[in-house]
Amino acid sequence: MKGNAVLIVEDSPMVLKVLKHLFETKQELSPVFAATLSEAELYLSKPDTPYLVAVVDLNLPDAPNGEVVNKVLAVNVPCIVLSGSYNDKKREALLDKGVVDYVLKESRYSYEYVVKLISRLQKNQFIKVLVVDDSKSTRAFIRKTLKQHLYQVLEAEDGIEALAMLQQQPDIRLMVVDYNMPNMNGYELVKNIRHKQNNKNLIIIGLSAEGSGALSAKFIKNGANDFLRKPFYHEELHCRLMHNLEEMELFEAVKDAANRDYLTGLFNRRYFFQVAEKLYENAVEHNKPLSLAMLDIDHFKQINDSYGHEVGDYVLTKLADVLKEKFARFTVARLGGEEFCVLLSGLDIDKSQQLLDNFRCLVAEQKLAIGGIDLGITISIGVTDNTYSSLSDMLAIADKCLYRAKQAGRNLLILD
Ligand SMILES: Nc1nc2c(ncn2[C@@H]2O[C@H](COP(=O)(O)OP(=O)(O)OP(=O)(O)O)[C@@H](O)[C@H]2O)c(=O)[nH]1
Repeated sequence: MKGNAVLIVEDSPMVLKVLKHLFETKQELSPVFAATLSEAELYLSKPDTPYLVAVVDLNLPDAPNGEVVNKVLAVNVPCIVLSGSYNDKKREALLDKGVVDYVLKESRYSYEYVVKLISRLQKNQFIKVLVVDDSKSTRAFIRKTLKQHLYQVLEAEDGIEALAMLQQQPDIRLMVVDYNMPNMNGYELVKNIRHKQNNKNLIIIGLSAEGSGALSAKFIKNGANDFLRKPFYHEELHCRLMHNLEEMELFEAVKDAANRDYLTGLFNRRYFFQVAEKLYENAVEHNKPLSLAMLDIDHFKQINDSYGHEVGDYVLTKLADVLKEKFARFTVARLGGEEFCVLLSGLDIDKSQQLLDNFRCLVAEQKLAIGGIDLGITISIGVTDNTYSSLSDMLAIADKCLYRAKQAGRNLLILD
């Protein structure tokens, strides 16, 4: 992985000002700035900083003809070129040389595009792409093109090998699939992935040397997200990949938001049941330990009444943050109001009880500082590790234990 350092080589104070401002909104990136080629060379010579990308101006005081590009590419750092003037030939030559993109310094939007592209490159490092083509040279060309944009690249010679790789590595997010292959062609492969295996969480780009529009339609009808005809220009492949990835990420963000409680970011009740049912069935089938805990803040109404709803919300989010941290391996949800639930799978009850009771003590000891007030809260917990006849039954019993903890004076854990 290349980390998050970005080298900007630019001598124009105006451009620097805009870029610095834009990078302030991207805390996950760490930019360094050089105004000349010699300054940039100093940065690039430091072996301890693997730059994610360099953004370079073609016209520098000590390098007026784009010399900086070769220096950056020579040390295997992806390069985005900023240019004051547009030239088709120069652009094509630079892209062929291996730069990620050639961006014209036109307006604020150009710089926003550069920062967006850098974020894309950062994310690409975690994206596995499987290239399926029987031609070794085509695979090599696509691999090189994808590597320029920092994707993790895997290769398969035909559909059968591709299916085996998908089985072994279910985290493959993207496939570039040729049509004409022995054993299983691209079209059969797409059909197999979409219809037989019902795998929808994968972007598939179809490829073919054959010119018929009917073939691209066939690819798309059977579930490919997009289609390219060979030979294609590398930039076209990148545009299509980026477009499809952005769409998928947006869809995943919407899906994730629908599964989470808006205030705390924990899973909501509906999604909790979806996940928990699977864990429950697995535990029952394989006789694995499973415990379920219901947690509730004591006298929470008093906090709202004394300090207001905003403080109440703050307490809920703080408690949720500690829950997320302490039970990161487990399934945690806000079931509603001041009621939380933790499903601990694979842990025997002694350990679960210990973990939960430690958490109860931690909450009781911690003071939440809000606007000068040191606010202390306690929680009550009900737990069961008996799977009974359904997950709902487990929840009802844990809830009864919680009620008993409240009756017994609160700040307690009661085990079924
Ligand atoms: N601030 C805030 N309050 C909430 C939210 N959801 C529910 N509540 C409040 O949570 C309180 C729950 O109060 P009760 O059910 O009476 O329980 P309690 O005061 O915690 O008392 P015990 O559970 O018996 O210890 C109510 O005052 C609700 O208005 C929320 O999202 N934000």
